[in-house]
Amino acid sequence: MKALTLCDISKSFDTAEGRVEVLKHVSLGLEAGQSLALTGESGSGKSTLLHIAAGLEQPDAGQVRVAQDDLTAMGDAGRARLRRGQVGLIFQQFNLIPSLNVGANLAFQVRLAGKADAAFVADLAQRLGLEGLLQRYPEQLSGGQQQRVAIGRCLAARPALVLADEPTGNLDEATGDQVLDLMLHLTAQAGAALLLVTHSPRLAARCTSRAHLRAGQLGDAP
Ligand SMILES: Nc1ncnc2c1ncn2[C@@H]1O[C@H](COP(=O)(O)OP(=O)(O)OP(=O)(O)O)[C@@H](O)[C@H]1O
Repeated sequence: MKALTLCDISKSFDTAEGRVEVLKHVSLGLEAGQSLALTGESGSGKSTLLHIAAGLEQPDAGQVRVAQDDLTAMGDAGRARLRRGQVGLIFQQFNLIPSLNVGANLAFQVRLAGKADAAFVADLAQRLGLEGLLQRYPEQLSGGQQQRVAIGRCLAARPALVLADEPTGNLDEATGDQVLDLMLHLTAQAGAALLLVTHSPRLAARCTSRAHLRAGQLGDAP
C-alpha cells in the first residue's frame, strides 16, 4: 500500500528576484514499510517538498495523498487532523515545547494522536539515550540532545508516515548512524514509511530507495 503519493506537484515562490519555480511536475510514491532518501543541493526544494507532503504548504498544482486521503482536497482542519493521527514530522528546528520537560515533550504527540503506551515511550527514551534527561527542559539540552527528543517525540506516536528533514544533522557521525538505524528499524517494524531529507550520501545509502532533486525535478541520486 502507498503511504505517500505525490502526483504532478508544482510549486513556485515570488521572491525579490522574481518568481522561482521550485518544483516542476514532481511525482513520487512511497510504499508502507519503505524508506526514501531525498537528496539535492541546498535550495533545490527538499524542504518545500516535505512541507507539501505534510500538508503544511499547498502546491500550486498536483495532488498529495497520505495513504488514501487526498490532502489537497482537504481544508486546514482536515490536514491538521490527519497530521495529528498519522504523520510524524521532524524539522531542522526541533520545535520542542519550551515549557514542558523532556518526558512531557515525548508524551505530548502520543497524547495528541490518542495513543498511550508508557512502556514503548520509556523504551524509546532509553534507546535514544534520553533516560537521564527526562526532567530537563529543552533550553537545558545541547542541540544534539534536543534533536533526539524531537525524533523520540515523533516516533513515540508511531505515525504511519514519518517526514524527516535532516534529522541527524546535529549529531556526530556515530550517534547519527545509531539514531538513523533506530528510525529505520522502528518505522520498518511498524510498517510505516519514512521520507528522509539528507545531504549525506552515506545516510541515503541506508534507505530502501533514493531520489535526487535537481532543477525542480526528481531523478536518480548521483
Ligand atoms: N516561503 C518562501 N518564499 C519564497 N521563497 C521560498 C520560500 N520557501 C522556500 N523558498 C525558496 O525555494 C527554494 C527551495 O527552498 P527549500 O528550503 O525547499 O530548499 P532545500 O533544498 O530544503 O534547501 P536546504 O538544503 O538549504 O535546506 C529556495 O530558493 C528558497 O529560497
